[in-house]
Amino acid sequence: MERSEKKWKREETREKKKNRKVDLTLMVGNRKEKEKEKKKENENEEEEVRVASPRDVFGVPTDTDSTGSSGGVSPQRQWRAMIEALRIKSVRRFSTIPLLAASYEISRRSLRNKLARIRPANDEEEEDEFQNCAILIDGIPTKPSWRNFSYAHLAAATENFKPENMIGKGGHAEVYKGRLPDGQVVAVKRIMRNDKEVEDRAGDFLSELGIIAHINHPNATHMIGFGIDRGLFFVLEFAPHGSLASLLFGSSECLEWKKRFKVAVGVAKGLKYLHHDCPRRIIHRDIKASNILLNNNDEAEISDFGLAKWLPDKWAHHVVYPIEGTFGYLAPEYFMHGIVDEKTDVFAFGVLLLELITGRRAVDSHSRESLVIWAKPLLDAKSIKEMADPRLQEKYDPTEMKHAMATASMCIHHMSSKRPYMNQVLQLLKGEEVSIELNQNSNAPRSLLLDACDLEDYTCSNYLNNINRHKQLIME
Ligand SMILES: Nc1ncnc2c1ncn2[C@@H]1O[C@H](COP(=O)(O)OP(=O)(O)OP(=O)(O)O)[C@@H](O)[C@H]1O
Repeated sequence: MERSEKKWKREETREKKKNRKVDLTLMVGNRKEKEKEKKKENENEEEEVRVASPRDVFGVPTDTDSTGSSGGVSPQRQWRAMIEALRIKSVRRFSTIPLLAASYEISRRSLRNKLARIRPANDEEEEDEFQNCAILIDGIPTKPSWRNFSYAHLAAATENFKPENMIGKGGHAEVYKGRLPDGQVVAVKRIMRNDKEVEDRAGDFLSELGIIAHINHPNATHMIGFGIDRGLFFVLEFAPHGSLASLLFGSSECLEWKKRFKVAVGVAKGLKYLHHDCPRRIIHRDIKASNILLNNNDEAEISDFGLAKWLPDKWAHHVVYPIEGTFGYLAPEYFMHGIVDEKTDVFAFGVLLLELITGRRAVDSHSRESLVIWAKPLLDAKSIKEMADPRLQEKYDPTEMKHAMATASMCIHHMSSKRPYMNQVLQLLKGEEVSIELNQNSNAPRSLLLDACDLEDYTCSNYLNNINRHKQLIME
């Protein structure tokens, strides 16, 4: 125990030293320039990020609103501030990982290239020119499809953000149903002002934009465009059935088992894509029922990439602080030590499976009891009848239910190395056998920190103590 703690400390110190080096190499070159810019920006500091268009910086034609207003602040400066914010934010976000500089540069360059070729909304005369202009995403020529919406267009689509059109609200955003002039129904996600600095908000926005734009899978949300004029907006494909949380917990109708199992398989496919098949490995970090949307065909779509992180192949994990996410879905190594890798999402997926099986929330709203704690003994005893949602009235396929329970049980294992990867989860849901012993990513070196976590005498009961301790901290 003592030895493993020493190992962690040694590794943490080593990582901190490396990060300091990375930060310095990135910062020093531009320090003087940045100081000058900062001075100028402070003179014009605004509460809201108002950006007219990227034309001047990136040579993209403008889609101005009827007022053409940019709040009197030069669009060049605003764009520079946003890109700069992304840079600073990226350094901060990924600063615990040595390869940061390279990966950050790649994402920033590709984001800038993508932004430079965005098709302006409603700008039909420009259409031909943009149709001929292919962008390279990971070396593959791709037809640009995002649209840059002006505030006027978004206000028109949502009837001036009419309260009746609000379809959802999370911790960071309000989401409105809207209709574009061509009749397409969309979801407009408006990032709310919160206690964050304006440049942090812009950095978070660009980070989320960079990740959503990278993703292309039927089980992940699809972005139509964005808005950076008088606020920060994502324009997303509208999911007509809303979130899994509203269907499972907020409706008097019982969500039938067939649909629940389809959602489970859909989310598993989406996560497998993010972890294994996407050009870059992405960890979502906030898998939960309110972030799973259901489209026209009741197909699940993973949404809300606000906390998502890139994880380069050669890195075993990130160590992050502060711990963000949703209580009830957090893996023990994450909430205890800030360790983030694929298994963080696998744990959250296990909790989501438990919600689908039982119809109970990850944390009971009255007793505040954790679903994981409630379910563990029943999973061990394989008590299907006691676990299954009573509202289903035993109308479920017993084989699927058995596979779902077995999969959930493995996903919520307190030791991350004993949890399956998402490609194995898909096999488990089909009832196939999977070997979980020493389950680790063969490309990434296993880190001392994770080894130490697993070496720790981490029994199920001290896991339960930890989760309870965490619960108390949250509720204090
Ligand atoms: N494309 C969409 N179609 C339909 N409804 C949506 C869509 N996107 C979001 N919503 C609704 O809005 C809610 C809030 O959205 P979202 O989770 O993206 O906001 P957030 O502030 O980032 O949330 P969080 O608190 O998890 O950070 C969702 O739970 C869902 O009900």
